[in-house]
Amino acid sequence: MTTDIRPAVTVRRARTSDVPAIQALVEPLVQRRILLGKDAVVFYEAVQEFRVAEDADGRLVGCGALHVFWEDLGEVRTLAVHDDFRGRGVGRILVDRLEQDALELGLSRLFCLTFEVPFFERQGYTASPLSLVDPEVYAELVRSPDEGVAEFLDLARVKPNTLGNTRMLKHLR
Ligand SMILES: CC(=O)SCCNC(=O)CCNC(=O)[C@H](O)C(C)(C)COP(=O)(O)OP(=O)(O)OC[C@H]1O[C@@H](n2cnc3c(N)ncnc32)[C@H](O)[C@@H]1OP(=O)(O)O
Repeated sequence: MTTDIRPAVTVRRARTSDVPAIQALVEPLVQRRILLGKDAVVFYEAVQEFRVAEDADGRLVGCGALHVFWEDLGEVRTLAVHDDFRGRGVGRILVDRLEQDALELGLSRLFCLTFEVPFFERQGYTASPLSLVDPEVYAELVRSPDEGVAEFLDLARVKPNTLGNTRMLKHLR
C-alpha cells in the first residue's frame, strides 16, 4: 500500500516553463536507459501532451505524457516521479489524469512500454502481444516519424531501446 498524499501533490497541465524541470527529472532515467532521450525542442513541441505533479511549494515532482497513435489508441509515455516522492501515490494520480485525458480525446486503449510491470498492473494494464493493430492501421502507423510509434510497431531500428521492456495495454472502456 502507498500513502496517498493528495492534496499535497496536485496534477496540472504542463507549461512551457516546466520543460527544464521535466528534462531534469527525466535525464537520470535516460542515462539509465529507462526512458528515451529527447531533445529540448521535442519536449517543447510535446508540451501539450504532458501533465505534471507539483508539491505544495510548486516543485515539480512528477510528469507523464499521453501520445495519440490512432483513432482508438494512445500511449502513456515519459512517466517519472522524483526519487523522494516514489511510493506515495504520485505515479497513480498522474496515470489516472492521463487516462481521463485519453477518454476525453475519444481513445479506448492505452499502450505502454515499461520495466515497471507491477506498477502498471496495479493501474489495470496487462502484458500484451505484439500485434495490437490490424494490418491496414499498421501500414499507416509505419509512416510516422515518432520513435514511440516505431517502438510500438517493434521496428528493427528501435530494438535497442525496447530490450527488456514489457508491452502493456489497458482497455479504458
Ligand atoms: C510508460 C512509461 O513511461 S514507462 C517508464 C515508467 N517510469 C519509470 O520507470 C521511471 C522510474 N520510476 C518511477 O518514476 C516511479 O517508480 C513510477 C512512475 C513507475 C511509479 O510512481 P510512484 O509514484 O512511485 O507509484 P505509486 O506510489 O503511485 O504506486 C501506485 C501503486 O503501484 C505500486 N507500485 C509502484 N511501484 C511498484 C513496484 N516497483 N513494484 C510493485 N508495486 C509497485 C504501489 O505499491 C501502489 O500500489 P497501491 O495501488 O496498492 O497503493
